[in-house]
Amino acid sequence: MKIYQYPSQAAEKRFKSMVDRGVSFRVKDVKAVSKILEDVRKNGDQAVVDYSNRFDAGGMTVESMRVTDQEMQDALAQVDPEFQKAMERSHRNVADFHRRQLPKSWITTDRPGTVLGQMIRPVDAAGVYVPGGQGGSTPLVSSVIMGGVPAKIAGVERVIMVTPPRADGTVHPYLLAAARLTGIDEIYKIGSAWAVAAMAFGTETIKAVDVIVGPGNIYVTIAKSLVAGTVGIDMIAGPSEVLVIADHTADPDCIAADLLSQAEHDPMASSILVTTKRKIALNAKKALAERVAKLSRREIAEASVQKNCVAFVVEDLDVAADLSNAIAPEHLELLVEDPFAYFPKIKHAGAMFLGQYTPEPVGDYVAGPNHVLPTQGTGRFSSALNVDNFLKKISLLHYSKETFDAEAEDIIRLAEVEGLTAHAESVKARLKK
Ligand SMILES: NC(=O)c1ccc[n+]([C@@H]2O[C@H](COP(=O)([O-])OP(=O)(O)OC[C@H]3O[C@@H](n4cnc5c(N)ncnc54)[C@H](O)[C@@H]3O)[C@@H](O)[C@H]2O)c1
Ligand SMILES: N[C@H](CO)Cc1c[nH]c[nH+]1
Ligand SMILES: [Zn+2]
Repeated sequence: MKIYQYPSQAAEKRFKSMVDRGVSFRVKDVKAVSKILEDVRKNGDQAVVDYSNRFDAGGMTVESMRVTDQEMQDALAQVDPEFQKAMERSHRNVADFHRRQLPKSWITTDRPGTVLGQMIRPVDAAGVYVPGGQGGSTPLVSSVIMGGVPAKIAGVERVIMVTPPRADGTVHPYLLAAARLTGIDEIYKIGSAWAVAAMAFGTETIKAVDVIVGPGNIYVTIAKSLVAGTVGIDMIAGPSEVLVIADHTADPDCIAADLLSQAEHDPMASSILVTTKRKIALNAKKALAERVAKLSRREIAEASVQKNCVAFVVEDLDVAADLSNAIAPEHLELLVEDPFAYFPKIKHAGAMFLGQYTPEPVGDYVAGPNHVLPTQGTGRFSSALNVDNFLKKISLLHYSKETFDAEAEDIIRLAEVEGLTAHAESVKARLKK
């Protein structure tokens, strides 16, 4: 972790490189993914199976793509009761939180002679992508809950899940148990761009969905961005990020632990410390070196720390808020004396974690808010995965004859200025009646 005094020329140069905008993909990857999408669109199930057999476990057939009831029963029999209990707490809290997000339909008759409103309706079908997790060794159980729960709370009737098979062709039993708990209706043992294509375009076996959510690797992310428009997507999610704002009250060892909690996700993950005390940065750096050596995903975390872990020592907490707002981090931890007095200064972040006992993993697993969050500065304009991703607002309009007559001239004038005489005629035709 490199420590910078901010402001300084070196710090500003480094900071600028961190807030440079733009999500970019390599042309070579975009071409490869486009080819996969076209292939699945044209050849359906067979293309999905062929790609799956080429890249993942072999031996998949069209008939074996879908997880059967027997496979589900076998998986449930392997679930540790303590794990089940933890998952149930997570599910309960995530469901409670997302239930509060539900918007209400509304109708108004305030303007005489009109009935106007907005009717909220869920999409018919949604697809949740669950990453393979290093060939199944790190099953992202929490991502099943985070993707599936808001869809079900929104009222989506058909929620499907896709995830790459492990080397033996199966799905990790804990992912299946999480899918059962979440109420997922269909599960397919397929991943990557071909799974996204199957969900977007539909195949004989996998009926198309309307919205696709969930994180994945670069091929999944490119595929989602290419099918956006054909279907709704939640976001283009990049590598994990955490920014910790720490004052004199923060514990450097906890800071180091929190920075590493995101660094272990991805070699490209970024972990940033902004502190008012140089000593805190120095001690956090020392703790980081000790802690990283003990991690199970040490190589990933080390690569991330090497490339994307920095500390800025600032004059006061106002400067810290300015830096954080410019970055709009996915996760923002406020390890300051009075986080409740401080948080109103924050304008942009995916999620804010307030105080010593709310480290980022609390939000990854049990608190309730969604852990699929905007990255790469997109928190400036977008939000966590939520029930709105699965809902549409249908406008409702009704005019009485009197109100129609009273406003007709204005409609005709506006239509004629736009050169749209058929629009004007549609109004004039009724004026005569
Ligand atoms: N932002 C978030 O909320 C969040 C959360 C969890 C994970 N993630 C990210 O999701 C990703 C998960 O990756 P993963 O590997 O665990 O699972 P994944 O399912 O996203 O990727 C594995 C799939 O990609 C396929 N693949 C491999 N090489 C390919 C190629 N050349 N062309 C096409 N497909 C190919 C594999 O065959 C497999 O099907 C990581 O980058 C992680 O950082 C993000
Ligand atoms: N922190 C990740 C999102 O950036 C989500 C996750 C899943 N499991 C653990 N963490
Ligand atoms: Zn995490």
